[in-house]
Amino acid sequence: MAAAFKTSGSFCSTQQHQWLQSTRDQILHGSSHSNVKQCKSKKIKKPFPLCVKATSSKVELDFNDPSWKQKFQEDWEKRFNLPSITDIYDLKPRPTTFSLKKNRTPTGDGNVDMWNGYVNNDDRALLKVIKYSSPTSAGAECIDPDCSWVEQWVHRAGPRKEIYYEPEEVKAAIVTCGGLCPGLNDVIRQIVFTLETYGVKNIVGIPFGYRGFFEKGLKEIPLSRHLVENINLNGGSFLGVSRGGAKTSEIVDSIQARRIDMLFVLGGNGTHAGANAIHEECRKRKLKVSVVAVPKTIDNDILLMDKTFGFDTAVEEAQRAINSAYIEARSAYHGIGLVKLMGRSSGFIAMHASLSSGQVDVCLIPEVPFTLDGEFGVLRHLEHLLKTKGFCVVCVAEAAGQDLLQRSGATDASGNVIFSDIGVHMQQKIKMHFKDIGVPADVKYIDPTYMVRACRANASDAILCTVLGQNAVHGAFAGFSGITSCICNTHYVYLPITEVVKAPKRVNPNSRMWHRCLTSTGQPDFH
Ligand SMILES: Nc1ncnc2c1ncn2[C@@H]1O[C@H](COP(=O)(O)OP(=O)(O)OP(=O)(O)O)[C@@H](O)[C@H]1O
Ligand SMILES: O=P(O)(O)OC[C@H]1O[C@](O)(CO)[C@@H](O)[C@@H]1O
Ligand SMILES: [Mg+2]
Repeated sequence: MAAAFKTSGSFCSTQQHQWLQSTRDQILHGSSHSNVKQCKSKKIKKPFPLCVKATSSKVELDFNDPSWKQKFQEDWEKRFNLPSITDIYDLKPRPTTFSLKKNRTPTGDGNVDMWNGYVNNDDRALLKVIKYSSPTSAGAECIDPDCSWVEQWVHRAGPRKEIYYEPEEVKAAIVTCGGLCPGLNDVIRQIVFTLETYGVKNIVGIPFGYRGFFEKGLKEIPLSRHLVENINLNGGSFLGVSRGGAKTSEIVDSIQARRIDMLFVLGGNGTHAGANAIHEECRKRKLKVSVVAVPKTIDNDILLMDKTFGFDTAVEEAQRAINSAYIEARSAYHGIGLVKLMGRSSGFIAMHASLSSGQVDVCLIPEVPFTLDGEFGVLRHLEHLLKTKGFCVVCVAEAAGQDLLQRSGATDASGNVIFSDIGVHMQQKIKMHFKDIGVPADVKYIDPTYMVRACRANASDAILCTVLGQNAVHGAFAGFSGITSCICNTHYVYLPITEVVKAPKRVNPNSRMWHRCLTSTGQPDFH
C-alpha cells in the first residue's frame, strides 16, 4: 500500500502545505514502474524510454518498506535517462571530431584524450544539495514524511569522446520560438560556432519559429560563422520568432523533406513541449534526427533548472524601471511609484527585480494571494507608508491578483491566457482610494512591458548562452534527442524534456528567496 504523505501539520500553513504537496507531486510525478510501457517493435532495439509518459500517475511508494529509497532511485534513473538515437538504431559511434587541442603531443602514457576535456556518459551532477531535516524547513522539497535525503543524479552535459554523426554529412537547423528573450542571438551564434568546430558545413536557420517549417514563402537561412559573428551585439532574434501554429506532423514532414539531422530548438515551456512532440514523431517515423532544446524565457518558469537564459537580463532591465519609479515617488509629495512587470504565470521577475533594486515596499506576485481593500489590504498599507515615510514603491507581476479582475478569457496564438491588466487596475484603485479618504497621493505608473526583453543579453546571460549553446551541439553529436541543455545546481546538464514540461515553475512562497524579499520590502501579509 502506498503511504499517505503528511507534512507534520501544526507548523504548516495551508499555503505551505499546498506547496509541499505540489513539490512532492513534481518530484514523484510520472514515474511509476507500472507505467513504463514496453513499446516493442521488430525494427527497434530497445523499448522507448519516452513511453514513460509525463502524464502518467504518481509513484506508489510505501515508506515503511526499507527499500523505498532504492526503488525511488531506480525509478529516478529511468526518468532521467537521456533518450538517444541509439535506442532505435544499432549505431556504431566514431571518434569525435571535436578537439580542444589542435596540435596534440602524446604524453607517453598514451592517454591523449585527457587533454580534451571530454565528458563521460556516466558522469552525473546532483540536482539537490540541501538536506532538509523537516518538511517545515524553508523551501523544503520532500519525498517522504521525514524529508529523508535521497540522491537525485542527472546527466552531465559536454563533449563526448565518441559521436554518432559524420559531421560532413550533417544538416543542422536552428529555430527560435515563443516571445523574444535576451540571449537568443548568443545561443544561435554559439551553436553555429560549435557545429563548425565539429566540421558541419550545412547549417540553416528556420525563420519565425515553428511557423518557418510550414508557412509557404518562408525560406531557410544558410548560417555560417562569418554570418553570425556579430549577432550577439543586438537583442531580438536573428531568425525571428512566432507563437502558435505548431502542427507536429507538418513540422516533421518538413524536417524529412529538408533532410535535417539535428534540430536545435530555442524556447520556453510551450516550445519545449513542441520539441518533445517533434522528437517523438521522428522516433515514430524511425528518423535519425536529434532534437535538442535550449531553455529560453525571461519568465524563468521552467522546472528543475537554476534559471533560463534571458532571465538575468530581464531582471536587470526591470530594476531600472523600479529605480525610476522610486525617483519619481521620492521626489513627489506623497508619491506612489507603481511598476508592473512581465511574467506569464510566475513572479520570478517581480521578486528578483524587487530584491535587486532594494527600493520596493510592496511586491505582489501570482503565487501569493492578496486583497486590495479592507483592514489587511494593500491600500491600507500604502496609507501607512505615506504617513510614516512619505512615499512608497509597489511592484506587481502581470499575473498577480487576477482573482480581483474580470477574466478576459482571451488567449494568444499559442493558447496562453491573456491576463487582465492588474497594473492599470491598481493604478485606478489607488487613485480612487486616496481621493475617497481625502489624502493627496501622486501616483506614477510605469509599465516597461517589452523593454525588459527586447535588449541584448547582459554579461551573466551571455556566458550562460555560450555554455548552453555549445552543450546543445555536444548533446546532439552524442546522439541524444528529446533533451534540453541547462544549468542545475550550478552545473551544466542535460535533462529529458519530459521532466521539465510537467508544469510551469512558480515561486515557492515558503522559499528563502521569497522570505528574503519580504524582509527587504517589510510588507505584511495582505489577506
Ligand atoms: N503543448 C504543446 N505541444 C506542441 N507545441 C506547442 C505546445 N505548446 C506550445 N507549442 C508551440 O510552441 C511555440 C511556442 O510556445 P509559446 O508561445 O507558449 O512560447 P514559449 O515557448 O512558452 O515561450 P515564452 O516563454 O516566450 O512564452 C508555439 O509555436 C506553440 O504553438
Ligand atoms: O510577446 P507576447 O505574445 O506579447 O507575450 C508576452 C509574454 O511573453 C513573456 O514575455 C514570456 O513568456 C511573458 O512574460 C509575457 O506574458
Ligand atoms: Mg511559455
